[in-house]
Amino acid sequence: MANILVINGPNLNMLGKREPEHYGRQTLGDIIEELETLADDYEVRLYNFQSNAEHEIVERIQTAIEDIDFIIINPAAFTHTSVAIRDALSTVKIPFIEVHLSNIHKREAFRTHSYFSDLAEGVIAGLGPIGYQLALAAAVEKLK
Ligand SMILES: O=C(O)[C@@H]1C=C(O)[C@@H](O)[C@H](O)C1
Repeated sequence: MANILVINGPNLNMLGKREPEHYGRQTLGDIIEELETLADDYEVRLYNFQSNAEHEIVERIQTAIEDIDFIIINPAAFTHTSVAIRDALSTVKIPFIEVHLSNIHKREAFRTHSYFSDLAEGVIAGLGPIGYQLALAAAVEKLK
């Protein structure tokens, strides 16, 4: 059974309370609950991790080398800043899909650059929580 790790970055623990015009009103728990139902249907094992700390995300990616087949990551603000997380992904060489709830290309200029997109299998942005579900479907397809 494939192991898929979902990583969410800083401030995503505040979903539901945070700028609903950009991030909607679902909590991260709501989003993950929907993903877990889908994972059951796909017969894959889902692991979830959220942190506001860059080093914790780096370390979670490092340990993923032991048992994770695919990563779905919303690096949140670290999308635009983190060479460290980029380097961790390059080190473990686990395929990943980059997800953003909002369309980062329709927002402030600083959000239009990602340190991850050129390494990703694919990027989904602007579709809200469905973006995670689409990423899971794509991951399952790629792991066949
Ligand atoms: O759309 C999202 O999910 C991303 C989430 C964040 O927290 C922002 O810092 C990013 O710029 C966009």
